[in-house]
Amino acid sequence: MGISLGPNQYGKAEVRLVTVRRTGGVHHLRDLTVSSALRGDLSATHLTGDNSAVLATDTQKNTVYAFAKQQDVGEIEDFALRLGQHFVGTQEKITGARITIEEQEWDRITVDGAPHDHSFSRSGGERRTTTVTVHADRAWVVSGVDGLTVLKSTGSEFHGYPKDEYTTLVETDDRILATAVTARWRYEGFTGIDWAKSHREIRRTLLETFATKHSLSLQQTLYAMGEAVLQARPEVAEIRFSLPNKHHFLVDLSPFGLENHNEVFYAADRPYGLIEGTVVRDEAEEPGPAWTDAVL
Ligand SMILES: O=c1[nH]c(=O)c2[nH]c(=O)[nH]c2[nH]1
Repeated sequence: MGISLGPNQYGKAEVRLVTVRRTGGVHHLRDLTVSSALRGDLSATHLTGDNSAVLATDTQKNTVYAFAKQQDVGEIEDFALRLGQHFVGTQEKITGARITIEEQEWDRITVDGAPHDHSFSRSGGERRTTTVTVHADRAWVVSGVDGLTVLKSTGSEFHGYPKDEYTTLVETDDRILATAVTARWRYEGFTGIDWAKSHREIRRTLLETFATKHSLSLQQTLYAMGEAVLQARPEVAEIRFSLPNKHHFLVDLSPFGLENHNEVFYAADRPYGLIEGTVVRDEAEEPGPAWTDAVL
């Protein structure tokens, strides 16, 4: 009976990093969660416990903090590239690194109409994300958003679906459509891209398309958002979505002798429809490992 070690990686997950940069009396806050995963010839530690190739996950964590001190973190994509290239470049047996970073935004608190120098409030549940995979001198960048929660109170219909003996859903030509967008897009190349602008413009395109596309299904809205991003952003090869359909059900007010003209809803939190899909540019280059192994 032959048994052997299959694919493996190891690293430190979810290193919580907060930095404060000062320009005069004004503080600038960054709030990141950084995960590293290293790959290479790690058979010795698995088979015999020989750790000579194992850069400790504790050291990986320390590297995140030291790098944050030595150079301004900058865009999360650049920080992830620096970390990944460092691990691959300095550890002989480490041939690949995957760095995932989530960024939580903080808003400056307004006091007497003016932005405060050093006090912040957490802005919503939305996070900006990136996963950078480094292999030798190549790199693949997949960035995205998590928890971009949106709702439109009209401009959404759902009808024409099959009816069988278990169907109770009533067709509608006017409903609330709500979702929390998780999107991941992969970039062509990893140099010369303005990460901040790309993220800002993709986010804007997602929101504008959600708002303006008259929806006959969340699936149609998914495709429209992906198509709009690919049309607007040549640096993006492909975009993947996971969209929970946050159902808003009309409350039956007839027991109280009241009519409900799309005014009173019950916002159900589960179960939810889960609509997932990818929109791809036909001529896009082949996806790298950052995409094919990616977890959404
Ligand atoms: O946009 C929708 N897509 C579905 O597939 C679906 N299924 C469902 O019950 N409601 C909806 N809405």
